[in-house]
Amino acid sequence: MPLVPAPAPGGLPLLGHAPQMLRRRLAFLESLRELGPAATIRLGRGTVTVLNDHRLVRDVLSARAGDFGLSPHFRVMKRIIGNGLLATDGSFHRRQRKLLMPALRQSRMRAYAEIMSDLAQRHLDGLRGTAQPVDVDRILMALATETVTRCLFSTGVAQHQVDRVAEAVPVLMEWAGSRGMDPTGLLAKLPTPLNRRFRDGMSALDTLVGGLIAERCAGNGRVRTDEDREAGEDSGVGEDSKDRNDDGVRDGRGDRDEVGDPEGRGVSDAAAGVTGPAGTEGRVEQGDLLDAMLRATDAATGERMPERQVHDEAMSFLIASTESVSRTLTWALHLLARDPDVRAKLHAEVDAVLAGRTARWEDIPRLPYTRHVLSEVLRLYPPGYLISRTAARDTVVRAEGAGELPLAEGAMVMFSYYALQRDPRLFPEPGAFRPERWESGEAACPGGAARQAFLPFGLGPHGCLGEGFAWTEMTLVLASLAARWELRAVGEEPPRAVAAFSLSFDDARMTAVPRVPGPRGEAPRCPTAAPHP
Ligand code: HEM
Repeated sequence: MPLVPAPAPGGLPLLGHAPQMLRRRLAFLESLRELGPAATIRLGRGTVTVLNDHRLVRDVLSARAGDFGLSPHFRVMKRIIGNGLLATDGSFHRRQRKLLMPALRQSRMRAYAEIMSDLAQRHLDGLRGTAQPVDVDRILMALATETVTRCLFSTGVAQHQVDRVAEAVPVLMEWAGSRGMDPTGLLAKLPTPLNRRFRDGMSALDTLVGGLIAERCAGNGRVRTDEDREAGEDSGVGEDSKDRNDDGVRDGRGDRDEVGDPEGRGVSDAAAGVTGPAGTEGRVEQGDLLDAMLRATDAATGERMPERQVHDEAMSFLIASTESVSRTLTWALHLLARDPDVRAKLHAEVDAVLAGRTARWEDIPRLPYTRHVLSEVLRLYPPGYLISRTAARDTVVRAEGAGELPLAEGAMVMFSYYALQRDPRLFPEPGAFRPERWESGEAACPGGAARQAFLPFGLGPHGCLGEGFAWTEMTLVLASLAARWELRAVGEEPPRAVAAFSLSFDDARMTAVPRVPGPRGEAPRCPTAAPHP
C-alpha cells in the first residue's frame, strides 16, 4: 500500500519548520508521531521526510541501507574526523569498518575493562569531600575521555596529554552541535569565539593524536609509506585548516569511496586479538586500540591502514565515545535520584555483588538490574537522538503494516530515536522511568515490537561499532558509583533535556553522599535517612 507522508502543520514561509526544530526540537519531533508512519517537514527551502514508524526506520538502516548515504549534517563531522568511520560511506566505509571491528571485538573487552575499572575508581574518589553540588557530567565526561584515550593509546599517553584531550573534546562537540544545525554553513566561517576555540582545540588534538601515532609507528618498526610520511608531517604542523579544504575534507585525497573493496572482503585473522611483547616485525605491542588498528590487514590486498587514516579513526573513537557515555550516565544518576524504589533495587544488587568495591569485568554478568537501568535510560534519553540519511538513488522504503514510501534520489529522511522510543503504543507510560519493563513484558521479548523499536545504538552498516565497549564501560561505572556513592538532586525539578549534538541537559549538578560499608564486609548503607527530593 503506498504511503503518503502527511505534511506537518505550522511551517512558516521561507523558514518552514526551522523555528520548531531550533526552539523545541524534542517536543516537535514527538508531535509528528500523530501524523502517521511518515510526515514531511520543511527546513528552509528543503523538504525532509520524517519516519515515525520503527519498521520503516529499520528498513532504511538495514535492508535498504545501500540506497542511502549519510546526510549533509555529517559534513561538519568531516572537519573533525576527516575520513573517519562516522563520516564516510560506501565501499570505503565498508572496508574500514571491517578493518576496525577486531579492535572492538568482545575478546578484547576484558583488557579494556581493566582500564575502565581502574579509572572509575580514581575518578570517583574525586567525589570525596564534595559537600557542595558538583557538575556530575563534567566528572563523567573527564572519566569517559580518559577511558577511551587510555584504551586507544594505553601507557604511551601521559596525564598532561589526557588533560589536553579532555579539554579539547567538549569544545569540538559543542562546535559540531551548533554548526551542524546551520543549513547555510556560514556560522562556521565567521570569526566567533566558538570558532576560535574550535580551531585551537582541533589543532591541539590533531597534533597530539598525530604525534602519538607517529611515535608508536616509529617504536614498532612499522614501514612507513609515502602517505604515512605525508600524514606524519601534517600532524606535526597542528593547523587543521592547512590540510583540509572548505568542506573539511583533506585535499588531494579524492573520493575515498573509490578506494577499497566493493565486496567488503574479509579482514585477516592477524588483525584479531593483540597482545604479547614482540610481533614478527620486532614491534613492541601495547594491546590497545591503536595497536589493533595498526595491525589490521585487508586479507585480500594485504594492505594496512595509512597512518592518516588511523589518525582519523582515532578521532572518530574519541568523538563517538565520550559524550554518548557520559550523558547516559548523567541521566541515569538524575533519574535514580528521583526514584527511591529503583535506587533501592539497584543498591541491593550492587551491594550483594560488590559490597562497596569497584566493579570488575567478572562482575558484569551478575549485574542484570544495572543493565536494565541503563537500557531504560537509553530508551528515554538516547544520546544520538536524531539521525538522517539522504537517498543515493530512487528507492522505495517499505515495511509490512506501515506501507511503501517512494523516495527520489536526493531526498532526505530523518528519524528520532527519542520519539520512536517514547511511542505509547509500544511503551506503556512512555515517560516513566521503569527498568522493570526490560525484565518482563513486551520490552523484554527480543522479537517484540518494543524491542525492535529500541535502537539507541542504531542498526545496520553504520550501527554503533562501540556498543560492546559502551555497555562494558557504563555498567562498570554505574555499578561502582552506586556501590559507594549516592547522588542527590539539587533542585526540585529534573534537568530539562536540551537537544544539542547529543541529548544534553540544562543543569547536571548533584551532591554526592558516601555510602558507608557496614562492619565485617556487610553491604554498604546510607549514613543518613534524609528524604530525597
Ligand atoms: C551510550 C553510548 C553510545 C551510544 C548510544 C552510541 C550510539 C551510536 C549510534 C546511534 C551510531 C550510529 C549513527 C548513525 O546511524 O548514523 C553510532 C555509531 C558509531 N559509534 Fe557509537 N554510541 C555509543 C558509544 C560508542 C563508543 C563507546 C564508541 C567507541 C569506543 C562508539 C563508536 C562508534 C563508531 C565508530 C560509530 C560509527 C559506525 C559506522 O559508521 O560504521 N560509540 N553510535
